[in-house]
Amino acid sequence: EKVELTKEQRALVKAIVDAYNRHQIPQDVTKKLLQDQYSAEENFLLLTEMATSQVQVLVEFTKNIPGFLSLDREDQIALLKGSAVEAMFLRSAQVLSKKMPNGHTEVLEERIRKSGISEEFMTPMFNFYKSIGELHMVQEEQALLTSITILTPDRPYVKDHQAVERLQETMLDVLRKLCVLQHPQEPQYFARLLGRLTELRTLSHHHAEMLTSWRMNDHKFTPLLCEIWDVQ
Ligand SMILES: CC(C)c1onc(-c2c(Cl)cccc2Cl)c1COc1ccc2c(ccn2Cc2cccc(C(=O)O)c2)c1
Repeated sequence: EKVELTKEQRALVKAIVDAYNRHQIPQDVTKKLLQDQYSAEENFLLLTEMATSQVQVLVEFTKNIPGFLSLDREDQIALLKGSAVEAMFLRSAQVLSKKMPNGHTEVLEERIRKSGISEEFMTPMFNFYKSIGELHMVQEEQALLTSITILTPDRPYVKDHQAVERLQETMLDVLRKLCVLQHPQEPQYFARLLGRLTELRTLSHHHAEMLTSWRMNDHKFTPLLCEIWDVQ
């Protein structure tokens, strides 16, 4: 039967894509990627600044997900804390694979490779970046996949599981239809997208160990990152 989005679903996609495009890391932050020198210390500081900026962008985007602000306040915090790393891996993958302007991508990749992350985490991280790049997601799919990641009901400390599940299911229904419309020759495309969410969980576990090893080498994070990642 013919797959098409309802009026409500089209409005939902528009709201999410507008929010996704409106919230980008400011140019002055990304511009720094090209300027400063290349020591592991300098790279860590730059990435810390970008991560902090990315969290601020993420909070603004999340507030614009239809229905999010109607959730229980404490659940909103639990969802943000529980999904921040995954949303940032997704965002960094989307940014790195879409080839940022004037060589940012190579520089950014280089700085991540030389920021004190051990090889055992570097390989899965860049495999993930490659697998996201191969999907050639359109912005609707990127924005919806990020919303679905944020609206994961089984994060720690979420009380009203059902309310989050209802919101996530609404997003999943729209994404499934969009995938059929956008990739008619690839019936498995939607399943492939969801497979990336599983990979994100693994990366999130690796990230906890990355944080520990940075902290053991006496690296400092910003107050916002300490709060969202429960460190220090
Ligand atoms: C604290 C810091 C060292 C850190 O800890 N874990 C990670 C970390 C790492 Cl090392 C990888 C993935 C996720 C995290 Cl949290 C990081 C570095 O975090 C980031 C955060 C965002 C990143 C990057 C790289 C790219 N982006 C996204 C990006 C870049 C430029 C523009 C825009 C935009 O939205 O316009 C977005 C790194």
